[in-house]
Amino acid sequence: MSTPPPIRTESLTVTLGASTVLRGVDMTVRDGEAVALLGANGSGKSTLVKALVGVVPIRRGQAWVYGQDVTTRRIDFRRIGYVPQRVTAAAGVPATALEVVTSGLLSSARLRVGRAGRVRAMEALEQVGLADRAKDSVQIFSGGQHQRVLIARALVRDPDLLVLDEPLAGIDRASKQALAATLRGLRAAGRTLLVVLHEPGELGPLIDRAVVLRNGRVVHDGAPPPAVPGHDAPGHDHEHAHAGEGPPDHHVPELTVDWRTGEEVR
Ligand SMILES: Nc1ncnc2c1ncn2[C@@H]1O[C@H](COP(=O)(O)OP(=O)(O)OP(=O)(O)O)[C@@H](O)[C@H]1O
Repeated sequence: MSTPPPIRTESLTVTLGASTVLRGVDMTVRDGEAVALLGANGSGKSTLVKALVGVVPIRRGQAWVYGQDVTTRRIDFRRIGYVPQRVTAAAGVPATALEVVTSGLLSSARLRVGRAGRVRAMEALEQVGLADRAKDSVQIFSGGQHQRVLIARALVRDPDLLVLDEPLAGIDRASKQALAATLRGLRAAGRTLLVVLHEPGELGPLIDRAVVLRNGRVVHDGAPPPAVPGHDAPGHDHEHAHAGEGPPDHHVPELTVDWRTGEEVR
């Protein structure tokens, strides 16, 4: 019997308040893939990842993480690292980067972290290039450094699947590059990545496949936008290569929608 994929959804429908935010989403993320979730503001990207980690309820359809039905709330969170959108590691609490990362090892069944845990936390900080800042208070960190601390916190359990919601948003160029290097390393080590993005930017080269949402529906599932160096640089004219110019080794449908809006390209 084949092993279940890291993520699978079938006709996934989510209603929040009065609005139906996801409308029958079918998506699979296979082992070792790096998938970008793209689409305009409000298209439902964050809601989709929140549904996958059990933060928002599923109205209709189903979602499985490593074969586990997420509605049963028995997801094995040791296998998943999730970094939500735009949160800071500090939230007014005076903690060092090492303490924040170490807290990723805590659970209701594990309230103390021993020496091995602290070593593991240092390794996770090393992975995001912040080992030298381990003892610093996160209150003095930049937005990008916060993001890296939170990614280290997600990595400390050595998850097989990492779900990142807009990891590049509002962070400085050096942090973007450090993050891209971290994610390249994880992908090379066979980890699975699902990343919500506004712009492929620095992460473009490591994306295998793009899923584009529009109004809560999948309008493209296939070739990623072509990698354009410096795409998010100020003044970039947003010219893109056309269908057929994508990476040759991906047997996936060509991108026929604008990945920023989900609208069809004519
Ligand atoms: N708790 C909520 N109650 C009602 N509507 C909500 C709630 N959370 C999100 N929405 C709505 O759902 C839609 C999708 O939001 P979501 O955050 O998933 O979009 P997104 O594609 O991630 O957007 P962005 O790129 O701006 O982060 C939006 O119209 C939003 O206003």
